[in-house]
Amino acid sequence: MTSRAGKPDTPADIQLRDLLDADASTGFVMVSGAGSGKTTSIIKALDHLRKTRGLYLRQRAKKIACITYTEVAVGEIWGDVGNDPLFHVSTIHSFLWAALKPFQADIASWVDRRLDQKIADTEAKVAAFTSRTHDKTRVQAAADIQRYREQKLRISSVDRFTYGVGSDYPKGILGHDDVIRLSTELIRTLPLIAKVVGQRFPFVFVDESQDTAPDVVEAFKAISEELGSKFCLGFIGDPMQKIYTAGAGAIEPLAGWKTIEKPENFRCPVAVLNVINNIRAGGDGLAQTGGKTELVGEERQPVQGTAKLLIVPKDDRSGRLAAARQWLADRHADPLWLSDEPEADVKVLVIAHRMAASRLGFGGLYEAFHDKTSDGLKDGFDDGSHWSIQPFLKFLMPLVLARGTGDHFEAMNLLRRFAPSLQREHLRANALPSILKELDERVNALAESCGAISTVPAFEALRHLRDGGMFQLDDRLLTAMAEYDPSVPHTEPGDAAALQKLLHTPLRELWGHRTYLEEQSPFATHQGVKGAEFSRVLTVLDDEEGRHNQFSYGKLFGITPPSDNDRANLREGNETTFDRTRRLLYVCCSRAGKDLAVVFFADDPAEAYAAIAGLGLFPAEDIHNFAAV
Ligand SMILES: Nc1ncnc2c1ncn2[C@@H]1O[C@H](COP(=O)(O)OP(=O)(O)OP(=O)(O)O)[C@@H](O)[C@H]1O
Repeated sequence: MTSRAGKPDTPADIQLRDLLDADASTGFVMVSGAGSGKTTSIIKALDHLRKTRGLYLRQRAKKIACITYTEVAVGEIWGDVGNDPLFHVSTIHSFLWAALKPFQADIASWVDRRLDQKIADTEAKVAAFTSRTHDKTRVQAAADIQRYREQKLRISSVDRFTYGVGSDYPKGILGHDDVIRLSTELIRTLPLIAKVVGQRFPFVFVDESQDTAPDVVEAFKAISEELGSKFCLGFIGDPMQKIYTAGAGAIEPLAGWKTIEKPENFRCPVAVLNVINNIRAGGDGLAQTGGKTELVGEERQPVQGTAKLLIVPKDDRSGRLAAARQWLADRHADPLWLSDEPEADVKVLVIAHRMAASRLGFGGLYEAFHDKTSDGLKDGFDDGSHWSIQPFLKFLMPLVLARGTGDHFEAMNLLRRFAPSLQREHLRANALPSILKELDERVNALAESCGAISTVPAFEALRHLRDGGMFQLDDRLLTAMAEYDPSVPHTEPGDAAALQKLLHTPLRELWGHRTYLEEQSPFATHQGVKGAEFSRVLTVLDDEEGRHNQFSYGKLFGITPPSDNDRANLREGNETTFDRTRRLLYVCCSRAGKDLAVVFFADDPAEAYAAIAGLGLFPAEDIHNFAAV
């Protein structure tokens, strides 16, 4: 175990250890704010269990599961626990698949039911067609039903289902969404499965629990209810940092569970801690204590830091942003505010990717995915997880890069991992050398035509992947490709149009998007910085840029009046725009380990200044109206 396990104990760590030592414990919910060291607490708990129960669990081939949100976090925790196989550290998808994959017969019958459901859903859609329904839509629906029926016949010959990027039932591949859907359903409806999973993983910790899907939370609770004190389940999270609409938020403890509070903040200096406590005061009111300290001589002293709120007019956004950075550099005598180099540790947090998108050359693609599309599509695009862009991000671009640098090993790895033509079932019937030769030619063609400045439409690249058996495309993408017509530009809004627009998009835009996602620019989005920490944080608040009616800083600051919908939500106790915006602001501001600047783009800076100053979020002397400077 690394130094994290050796960090000083907080009262929460001691409480958690006592709970883990008590054989009658069934579960806990740990609620703790930003920078409170949640990961440290988890590592300490894992370390404790290894010492107290490691031998017992190992002898019985049982594991302690630690589930977290991103692959990066998984890697960090793995490093901290020294890759000890006593632990199963993974994202939720990988965990659920690892737990469920032994139940192949149940999975096969779930897939069969799922296809029945798809047929029924499409038939219901057909029944609702009117005389205005396009012929193309009718033909597509009929083809879908036919395809599902054929798939139903073919799945009986699947030997084994596996977990892949996009579902392809006849080939036995289940995608992310299906893995979650099937595992939560099977755990909840089949007590035997719940029992076996819980017996194999008698301790399960779920980090970032606020963004875990409610179905997943319910599935884990079902295991807890089935096994009682033979299973210990812990949710560790912060409801104030819930970012995804589909997240569970605060987790309701089951009877007998303990709630553990962790009020310290180790990350933020005094000035920033005051601001985030003020923001949170309007939410659940949790106030954090402590703050970042540093050794001065022999003594640990609080770090003061800075927190500024700059109100700027909405005219020239890029120019204003540059001016704000210049002002901060001068004001704090800190030229690093102007640097885009990673070492400067400056992060510019933009509400939506729009500003970054136009700067990095993927404005068109960004618009396509944000033009009256569903939250799932927007969020999936914004964090790169959407099935429609995964073939590029996970496969095509890494492959082109690997070929470009002559890294044959990596190129082969990618092909082995993703190319259906190299999968075992396919190989039996075909000669490997000829497949490899064809793949090699196809990779060369990709490398030549699909590089970072390529104007080739995404459709052509996908067709190349599909026809060459290089990557298993999601069914929904294949359907969209069947409808693609290069001579018909799409301007209408919505999800279906977004897919068509994607197919028309030149690859260079997808490369721009990748630069952004890979954090190769100083920009990041508010949503994308969960869990991260930077010395200098510049948070841009721009309602217009966001165009996301889920968030409104104008409303949060009392400048824009609430809509009828907001009022209704408030009355009915539903989640409101205010709640969501407050949480986002909290997440962003709490990333700062040294200096924080919030830049608010205002229609009327004087009016905004008066409204914001009255809220008391920032000390009056730290609020600056740039229009008046
Ligand atoms: N017990 C501790 N004593 C001293 N420092 C600590 C302790 N626990 C964590 N820290 C430090 O506090 C900082 C924040 O920790 P960490 O990122 O784990 O917090 P977190 O709760 O996951 O934050 P967030 O919810 O904001 O993502 C890190 O720099 C970490 O090294």
